[in-house]
Amino acid sequence: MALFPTFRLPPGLNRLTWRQLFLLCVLLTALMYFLRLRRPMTIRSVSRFRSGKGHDPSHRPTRTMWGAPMVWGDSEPAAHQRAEFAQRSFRVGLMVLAVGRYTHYLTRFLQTAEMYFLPGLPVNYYVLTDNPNRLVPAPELGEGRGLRVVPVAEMPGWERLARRRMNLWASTIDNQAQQEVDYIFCADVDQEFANLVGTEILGKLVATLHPQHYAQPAYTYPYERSPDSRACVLDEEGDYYYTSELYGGLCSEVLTLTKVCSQLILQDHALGIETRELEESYLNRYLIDKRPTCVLSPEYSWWESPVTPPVPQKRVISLGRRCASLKDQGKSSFNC
Ligand SMILES: CC(=O)N[C@H]1[C@@H](OP(=O)(O)OP(=O)(O)OC[C@H]2O[C@@H](n3ccc(=O)[nH]c3=O)[C@H](O)[C@@H]2O)O[C@H](CO)[C@H](O)[C@@H]1O
Ligand SMILES: [Mn+2]
Repeated sequence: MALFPTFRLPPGLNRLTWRQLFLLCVLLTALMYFLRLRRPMTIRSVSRFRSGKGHDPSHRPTRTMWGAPMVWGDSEPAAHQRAEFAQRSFRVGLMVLAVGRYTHYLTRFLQTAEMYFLPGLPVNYYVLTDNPNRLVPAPELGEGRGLRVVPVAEMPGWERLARRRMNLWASTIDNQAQQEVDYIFCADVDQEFANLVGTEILGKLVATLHPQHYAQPAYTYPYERSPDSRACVLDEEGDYYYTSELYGGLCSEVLTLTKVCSQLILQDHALGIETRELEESYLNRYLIDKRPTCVLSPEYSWWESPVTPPVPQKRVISLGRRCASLKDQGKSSFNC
Protein backbone atom coordinates (compact mmCIF):
# COMPACT_ATOMS: atom_id res chain seq x y z
CA MET A 1 0.00 0.00 0.00
CA ALA A 2 1.35 3.49 -0.86
CA LEU A 3 2.53 5.64 2.04
CA PHE A 4 0.49 8.61 0.83
CA PRO A 5 -2.81 7.24 -0.44
CA THR A 6 -4.80 9.29 -2.91
CA PHE A 7 -8.27 10.57 -2.22
CA ARG A 8 -11.06 11.90 -4.35
CA LEU A 9 -11.88 15.62 -4.33
CA PRO A 10 -15.29 16.94 -5.39
CA PRO A 11 -15.95 16.36 -9.07
CA GLY A 12 -14.29 18.93 -11.33
CA LEU A 13 -11.06 19.13 -9.25
CA ASN A 14 -7.92 17.17 -10.00
CA ARG A 15 -6.84 14.27 -7.81
CA LEU A 16 -4.29 15.27 -5.15
CA THR A 17 -2.06 13.05 -3.12
CA TRP A 18 -1.81 13.43 0.68
CA ARG A 19 1.81 14.40 0.13
CA GLN A 20 0.83 17.32 -2.16
CA LEU A 21 -1.84 18.44 0.29
CA PHE A 22 0.63 18.33 3.18
CA LEU A 23 3.17 20.41 1.24
CA LEU A 24 0.46 22.94 0.36
CA CYS A 25 -0.46 23.35 4.06
CA VAL A 26 3.19 23.88 5.04
CA LEU A 27 3.55 26.48 2.31
CA LEU A 28 0.40 28.35 3.38
CA THR A 29 1.42 28.34 7.06
CA ALA A 30 4.87 29.69 6.17
CA LEU A 31 3.27 32.42 4.08
CA MET A 32 0.95 33.43 6.95
CA TYR A 33 3.90 33.70 9.33
CA PHE A 34 5.89 35.72 6.84
CA LEU A 35 3.04 38.21 6.41
CA ARG A 36 2.04 38.54 10.09
CA LEU A 37 5.25 38.14 12.05
CA ARG A 38 7.54 40.67 10.55
CA ARG A 39 8.69 41.78 14.03
CA PRO A 40 10.37 39.51 16.55
CA MET A 41 7.88 38.11 19.08
CA THR A 42 8.15 36.08 22.22
CA ILE A 43 6.66 32.61 22.44
CA ARG A 44 3.97 33.92 24.75
CA SER A 45 3.13 36.91 22.59
CA VAL A 46 3.06 34.71 19.49
CA SER A 47 0.45 32.51 21.10
CA ARG A 48 -1.55 35.53 22.24
CA PHE A 49 -1.19 37.06 18.78
CA ARG A 50 -2.40 33.82 17.25
CA SER A 51 -5.33 33.51 19.63
CA GLY A 52 -6.18 37.13 18.80
CA LYS A 53 -6.83 37.96 22.46
CA GLY A 54 -4.55 40.94 22.43
CA HIS A 55 -6.33 42.44 19.47
CA ASP A 56 -10.04 42.37 20.03
CA PRO A 57 -11.13 45.21 22.36
CA SER A 58 -14.69 43.86 22.46
CA HIS A 59 -13.36 40.64 24.01
CA ARG A 60 -13.68 41.28 27.77
CA PRO A 61 -12.24 38.42 29.78
CA THR A 62 -13.29 38.34 33.45
CA ARG A 63 -10.20 36.34 34.47
CA THR A 64 -6.49 36.75 33.85
CA MET A 65 -4.52 33.79 32.54
CA TRP A 66 -3.45 32.99 36.13
CA GLY A 67 -7.03 33.03 37.39
CA ALA A 68 -7.23 36.48 39.06
CA PRO A 69 -10.41 38.48 38.44
CA MET A 70 -10.22 41.07 35.65
CA VAL A 71 -12.71 43.69 36.74
CA TRP A 72 -15.37 45.24 34.49
CA GLY A 73 -17.67 47.19 36.82
CA ASP A 74 -20.96 46.07 35.26
CA SER A 75 -20.06 42.38 35.06
CA GLU A 76 -21.62 39.59 37.11
CA PRO A 77 -18.42 38.81 39.11
CA ALA A 78 -18.07 42.51 40.04
CA ALA A 79 -21.67 42.62 41.30
CA HIS A 80 -20.99 39.42 43.25
CA GLN A 81 -17.93 40.94 44.92
CA ARG A 82 -19.89 44.12 45.83
CA ALA A 83 -22.56 41.95 47.46
CA GLU A 84 -19.89 40.04 49.38
CA PHE A 85 -18.15 43.21 50.63
CA ALA A 86 -21.51 44.66 51.73
CA GLN A 87 -21.32 42.14 54.61
CA ARG A 88 -17.81 43.13 55.67
CA SER A 89 -16.33 46.02 57.59
CA PHE A 90 -13.17 47.66 56.24
CA ARG A 91 -11.64 51.06 55.58
CA VAL A 92 -9.95 52.23 52.39
CA GLY A 93 -7.25 54.85 51.80
CA LEU A 94 -6.82 56.84 48.61
CA MET A 95 -3.41 58.48 48.34
CA VAL A 96 -2.25 61.22 45.95
CA LEU A 97 0.81 63.40 45.52
CA ALA A 98 0.21 67.05 44.60
CA VAL A 99 3.31 69.20 44.25
CA GLY A 100 3.72 72.54 42.46
CA ARG A 101 1.12 73.28 39.81
CA TYR A 102 -0.46 69.84 40.27
CA THR A 103 -2.20 71.11 43.43
CA HIS A 104 -4.81 72.71 41.16
CA TYR A 105 -6.07 69.19 40.30
CA LEU A 106 -6.90 68.49 43.95
CA THR A 107 -10.38 70.03 44.09
CA ARG A 108 -11.64 68.11 41.07
CA PHE A 109 -10.01 64.87 42.21
CA LEU A 110 -11.55 65.05 45.69
CA GLN A 111 -14.96 66.30 44.52
CA THR A 112 -15.36 63.51 41.97
CA ALA A 113 -13.97 60.90 44.40
CA GLU A 114 -16.66 61.96 46.86
CA MET A 115 -19.27 61.27 44.18
CA TYR A 116 -17.94 58.00 42.74
CA PHE A 117 -15.14 56.43 44.80
CA LEU A 118 -16.71 53.93 47.19
CA PRO A 119 -19.63 56.31 47.91
CA GLY A 120 -21.16 55.89 51.37
CA LEU A 121 -18.18 53.78 52.56
CA PRO A 122 -15.38 54.69 54.99
CA VAL A 123 -12.52 56.29 53.05
CA ASN A 124 -9.44 58.28 54.13
CA TYR A 125 -7.75 60.56 51.61
CA TYR A 126 -4.00 60.94 52.04
CA VAL A 127 -2.83 64.07 50.25
CA LEU A 128 0.95 64.46 50.10
CA THR A 129 1.59 68.07 49.18
CA ASP A 130 4.09 70.91 49.36
CA ASN A 131 1.18 73.34 49.77
CA PRO A 132 -1.19 72.27 52.59
CA ASN A 133 -2.88 75.70 52.38
CA ARG A 134 -4.61 74.48 49.24
CA LEU A 135 -6.76 72.36 51.53
CA VAL A 136 -7.73 75.19 53.86
CA PRO A 137 -10.63 75.36 54.47
CA ALA A 138 -10.94 71.58 54.27
CA PRO A 139 -13.24 70.32 51.51
CA GLU A 140 -16.64 69.03 52.55
CA LEU A 141 -16.61 65.25 52.88
CA GLY A 142 -19.33 62.64 53.36
CA GLU A 143 -19.98 60.87 56.62
CA GLY A 144 -17.22 58.46 57.65
CA ARG A 145 -14.74 60.00 55.25
CA GLY A 146 -11.53 61.71 56.39
CA LEU A 147 -8.73 63.84 54.97
CA ARG A 148 -5.11 63.48 56.06
CA VAL A 149 -2.79 66.16 54.75
CA VAL A 150 0.85 65.00 54.67
CA PRO A 151 3.29 67.89 54.10
CA VAL A 152 6.21 66.97 51.85
CA ALA A 153 9.22 69.11 51.00
CA GLU A 154 9.54 68.18 47.34
CA MET A 155 10.41 70.13 44.21
CA PRO A 156 7.96 69.91 41.28
CA GLY A 157 8.79 68.08 38.03
CA TRP A 158 7.91 64.50 37.18
CA GLU A 159 11.46 63.43 36.20
CA ARG A 160 12.49 64.02 39.83
CA LEU A 161 9.22 63.06 41.53
CA ALA A 162 9.11 59.78 39.60
CA ARG A 163 12.18 58.78 41.63
CA ARG A 164 10.65 59.97 44.89
CA ARG A 165 6.97 58.99 44.74
CA MET A 166 7.26 55.28 45.63
CA ASN A 167 9.38 56.25 48.62
CA LEU A 168 6.85 58.86 49.74
CA TRP A 169 4.01 56.31 49.35
CA ALA A 170 5.98 53.78 51.44
CA SER A 171 6.68 56.15 54.33
CA THR A 172 3.07 57.40 54.41
CA ILE A 173 1.76 53.81 54.59
CA ASP A 174 4.39 52.86 57.16
CA ASN A 175 3.97 55.92 59.41
CA GLN A 176 0.25 56.47 59.21
CA ALA A 177 -2.03 54.69 56.74
CA GLN A 178 -1.48 51.10 57.89
CA GLN A 179 -2.72 52.05 61.35
CA GLU A 180 -5.90 53.57 59.90
CA VAL A 181 -7.01 51.67 56.80
CA ASP A 182 -7.10 48.08 55.51
CA TYR A 183 -6.72 48.79 51.80
CA ILE A 184 -4.78 51.61 50.16
CA PHE A 185 -4.82 52.90 46.58
CA CYS A 186 -2.09 55.06 45.05
CA ALA A 187 -3.37 57.41 42.35
CA ASP A 188 -2.22 60.22 40.08
CA VAL A 189 -3.90 63.46 41.07
CA ASP A 190 -4.43 64.57 37.46
CA GLN A 191 -7.44 62.26 37.20
CA GLU A 192 -11.17 62.47 37.75
CA PHE A 193 -13.77 59.88 38.71
CA ALA A 194 -16.52 59.78 36.12
CA ASN A 195 -18.56 56.75 37.12
CA LEU A 196 -19.04 54.36 40.01
CA VAL A 197 -15.90 52.74 41.48
CA GLY A 198 -17.13 50.28 44.09
CA THR A 199 -15.81 47.46 46.24
CA GLU A 200 -15.24 45.37 43.12
CA ILE A 201 -11.77 46.99 43.04
CA LEU A 202 -10.71 45.64 46.44
CA GLY A 203 -8.13 42.86 46.53
CA LYS A 204 -4.80 41.84 48.04
CA LEU A 205 -2.69 43.35 45.24
CA VAL A 206 -4.52 45.40 42.61
CA ALA A 207 -3.18 46.79 39.32
CA THR A 208 -4.89 48.55 36.41
CA LEU A 209 -4.46 47.79 32.72
CA HIS A 210 -2.98 50.62 30.67
CA PRO A 211 -5.74 51.60 28.21
CA GLN A 212 -3.42 52.23 25.26
CA HIS A 213 -1.75 48.82 25.53
CA TYR A 214 -4.68 46.67 26.58
CA ALA A 215 -5.73 45.76 23.05
CA GLN A 216 -2.19 45.40 21.75
CA PRO A 217 -0.04 42.26 21.47
CA ALA A 218 2.52 41.76 24.25
CA TYR A 219 5.59 42.41 22.10
CA THR A 220 4.55 46.06 21.77
CA TYR A 221 4.44 46.74 25.55
CA PRO A 222 6.84 49.55 26.54
CA TYR A 223 8.65 47.47 29.20
CA GLU A 224 12.20 48.52 30.06
CA ARG A 225 14.48 46.37 27.90
CA SER A 226 17.93 47.59 28.92
CA PRO A 227 19.71 44.71 30.70
CA ASP A 228 21.55 47.27 32.89
CA SER A 229 18.32 48.43 34.54
CA ARG A 230 16.72 46.81 37.61
CA ALA A 231 13.42 47.20 35.71
CA CYS A 232 14.55 45.10 32.73
CA VAL A 233 11.91 42.71 31.35
CA LEU A 234 13.07 39.86 29.13
CA ASP A 235 11.34 39.05 25.84
CA GLU A 236 9.63 35.95 27.18
CA GLU A 237 8.35 37.72 30.32
CA GLY A 238 5.23 39.79 31.02
CA ASP A 239 1.50 39.22 30.86
CA TYR A 240 0.02 42.72 30.70
CA TYR A 241 1.18 46.32 30.78
CA TYR A 242 -0.10 48.20 33.83
CA THR A 243 -0.53 51.95 34.33
CA SER A 244 1.14 53.79 37.20
CA GLU A 245 -1.93 56.01 37.57
CA LEU A 246 -3.85 53.63 39.85
CA TYR A 247 -2.77 50.60 41.88
CA GLY A 248 -3.34 49.38 45.39
CA GLY A 249 -4.34 46.55 47.67
CA LEU A 250 -3.85 45.58 51.30
CA CYS A 251 -1.56 48.02 53.15
CA SER A 252 1.07 45.33 53.76
CA GLU A 253 1.19 44.42 50.04
CA VAL A 254 1.40 48.01 48.82
CA LEU A 255 4.04 48.78 51.43
CA THR A 256 6.23 45.95 50.12
CA LEU A 257 5.63 46.98 46.49
CA THR A 258 6.52 50.62 47.10
CA LYS A 259 9.57 49.75 49.22
CA VAL A 260 10.96 47.30 46.67
CA CYS A 261 10.34 49.63 43.73
CA SER A 262 11.84 52.66 45.47
CA GLN A 263 15.00 50.65 46.24
CA LEU A 264 15.33 49.56 42.61
CA ILE A 265 14.76 53.14 41.45
CA LEU A 266 17.51 54.39 43.80
CA GLN A 267 19.95 51.68 42.69
CA ASP A 268 19.41 52.54 39.02
CA HIS A 269 19.69 56.26 39.73
CA ALA A 270 23.02 55.75 41.50
CA LEU A 271 24.30 54.18 38.26
CA GLY A 272 22.83 56.98 36.14
CA ILE A 273 20.19 54.70 34.59
CA GLU A 274 16.83 56.19 33.58
CA THR A 275 14.09 53.85 32.40
CA ARG A 276 11.84 54.33 29.42
CA GLU A 277 8.65 54.88 31.43
CA LEU A 278 10.23 56.03 34.70
CA GLU A 279 8.33 54.78 37.76
CA GLU A 280 5.88 52.77 35.61
CA SER A 281 8.76 50.59 34.39
CA TYR A 282 9.55 49.44 37.95
CA LEU A 283 5.88 48.87 38.76
CA ASN A 284 5.59 46.58 35.73
CA ARG A 285 8.79 44.72 36.64
CA TYR A 286 7.48 44.13 40.18
CA LEU A 287 4.08 42.93 38.95
CA ILE A 288 5.75 40.30 36.78
CA ASP A 289 7.55 38.88 39.82
CA LYS A 290 4.45 39.20 41.97
CA ARG A 291 1.32 38.95 39.88
CA PRO A 292 -1.65 41.04 41.02
CA THR A 293 -4.54 39.16 42.62
CA CYS A 294 -7.00 41.58 41.03
CA VAL A 295 -6.61 43.34 37.66
CA LEU A 296 -8.76 46.37 36.90
CA SER A 297 -9.86 46.79 33.30
CA PRO A 298 -9.10 50.06 31.44
CA GLU A 299 -12.49 51.32 32.68
CA TYR A 300 -10.47 52.37 35.74
CA SER A 301 -7.81 54.28 33.82
CA TRP A 302 -9.01 55.76 30.59
CA TRP A 303 -8.58 58.77 28.36
CA GLU A 304 -9.59 59.81 24.86
CA SER A 305 -6.87 59.24 22.31
CA PRO A 306 -6.64 57.88 18.78
CA VAL A 307 -5.26 54.57 20.13
CA THR A 308 -7.54 54.01 23.14
CA PRO A 309 -10.24 51.43 22.41
CA PRO A 310 -13.73 52.07 23.79
CA VAL A 311 -14.76 50.68 27.20
CA PRO A 312 -18.31 49.98 28.48
CA GLN A 313 -17.97 52.63 31.25
CA LYS A 314 -15.34 55.30 31.76
CA ARG A 315 -14.88 55.23 35.52
CA VAL A 316 -11.53 56.97 36.06
CA ILE A 317 -10.24 59.43 33.47
CA SER A 318 -6.68 60.74 33.21
CA LEU A 319 -6.90 64.43 32.42
CA GLY A 320 -3.13 64.83 32.10
CA ARG A 321 -2.55 61.92 29.74
CA ARG A 322 -5.57 62.93 27.67
CA CYS A 323 -4.03 66.40 27.19
CA ALA A 324 -0.64 64.87 26.34
CA SER A 325 -2.15 62.71 23.60
CA LEU A 326 -4.34 65.38 21.95
CA LYS A 327 -3.47 67.59 19.01
CA ASP A 328 -3.76 71.38 19.37
CA GLN A 329 -7.42 71.75 18.39
CA GLY A 330 -8.50 68.98 20.84
CA LYS A 331 -6.53 70.57 23.68
CA SER A 332 -8.66 73.72 23.71
CA SER A 333 -11.92 71.74 23.88
CA PHE A 334 -10.66 69.87 26.97
CA ASN A 335 -9.19 72.94 28.68
CA CYS A 336 -5.63 71.64 28.55
C1 LIG B 1 3.34 63.07 29.52
C2 LIG B 1 4.27 62.20 30.29
O1 LIG B 1 5.40 62.52 30.57
N1 LIG B 1 3.77 61.02 30.67
C3 LIG B 1 4.54 60.02 31.39
C4 LIG B 1 4.26 60.12 32.87
O2 LIG B 1 2.90 59.86 33.14
P1 LIG B 1 1.91 61.00 33.62
O3 LIG B 1 1.71 61.94 32.49
O4 LIG B 1 0.69 60.36 34.15
O5 LIG B 1 2.71 61.73 34.77
P2 LIG B 1 2.14 63.00 35.57
O6 LIG B 1 2.66 64.25 34.95
O7 LIG B 1 0.69 62.85 35.74
O8 LIG B 1 2.85 62.82 36.98
C5 LIG B 1 2.46 61.77 37.86
C6 LIG B 1 1.91 62.33 39.15
O9 LIG B 1 2.94 62.90 39.94
C7 LIG B 1 2.47 64.04 40.62
N2 LIG B 1 3.21 65.24 40.16
C8 LIG B 1 3.93 65.23 39.00
C9 LIG B 1 4.65 66.34 38.64
C10 LIG B 1 4.64 67.50 39.46
O10 LIG B 1 5.26 68.53 39.18
N3 LIG B 1 3.89 67.48 40.59
C11 LIG B 1 3.17 66.38 40.97
O11 LIG B 1 2.50 66.40 41.99
C12 LIG B 1 0.97 64.13 40.34
O12 LIG B 1 0.28 63.39 41.30
C13 LIG B 1 0.87 63.43 39.00
O13 LIG B 1 -0.44 62.97 38.81
O14 LIG B 1 4.99 59.11 33.54
C14 LIG B 1 4.68 57.76 33.15
C15 LIG B 1 5.53 56.82 33.90
O15 LIG B 1 5.44 57.03 35.27
C16 LIG B 1 4.92 57.57 31.68
O16 LIG B 1 6.30 57.63 31.42
C17 LIG B 1 4.19 58.64 30.90
O17 LIG B 1 4.52 58.50 29.54
MN1 LIG C 1 -0.88 61.37 35.33
